[in-house]
Amino acid sequence: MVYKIGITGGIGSGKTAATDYLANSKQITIVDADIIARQVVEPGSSALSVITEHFGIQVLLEDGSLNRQYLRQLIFNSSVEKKWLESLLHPLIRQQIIVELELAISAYAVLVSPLLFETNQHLLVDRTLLIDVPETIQITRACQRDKMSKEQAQRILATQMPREKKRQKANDIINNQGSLQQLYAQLDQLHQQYLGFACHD
Ligand SMILES: Nc1ncnc2c1ncn2[C@@H]1O[C@H](COP(=O)(O)OP(=O)(O)OP(=O)(O)O)[C@@H](O)[C@H]1O
Repeated sequence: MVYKIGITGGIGSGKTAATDYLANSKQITIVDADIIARQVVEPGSSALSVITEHFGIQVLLEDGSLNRQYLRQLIFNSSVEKKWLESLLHPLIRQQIIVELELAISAYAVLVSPLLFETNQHLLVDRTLLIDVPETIQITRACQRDKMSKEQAQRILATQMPREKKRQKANDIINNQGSLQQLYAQLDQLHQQYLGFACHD
């Protein structure tokens, strides 16, 4: 079985920048929990049928796909509905993550997930890496990237595990306050370490 690294970090921390680099420069297989989370509710999926039955047809857009914004609002206003949705989706996402990690053929594989610790997905990997930046930088970068307001970014940040708790849980930490070149240099070092772990596993 391939050696597995779990990469996490809050909104705008640099997870995508890091995994794009590992995929493109080091040919590492990336399994993206966000992509899988979207795939499990695609039109025609059993999960989307169950969600539509539960919340009503208004949870769909005209083209039959999930109206994420509406659903986000529904669960934002009800912890019961949030729990219901999570208990439906998390096992499906987890199962697909396991399948994709098993199919990986690179030197080691990476699972990237904003909720790696929150959803216990860290138990699916051998080692964890936190991409860490102060919250002020997270908010600035997320706003620049998505043109979202500072308040929106702060609201998302408030739903995520506090930075300090993630720092305690992670095996490795990259400080991504500096330039992209500095991020890549830290990844180069860790990549060498991970190759070592992978071949001794
Ligand atoms: N070291 C850096 N210097 C400058 N810009 C950076 C750096 N790291 C990331 N960025 C930029 O910050 C923004 C957020 O980074 P990225 O999309 O990689 O974060 P993310 O952790 O994947 O975020 P999310 O969970 O919100 O999707 C992007 O526009 C990215 O290009």
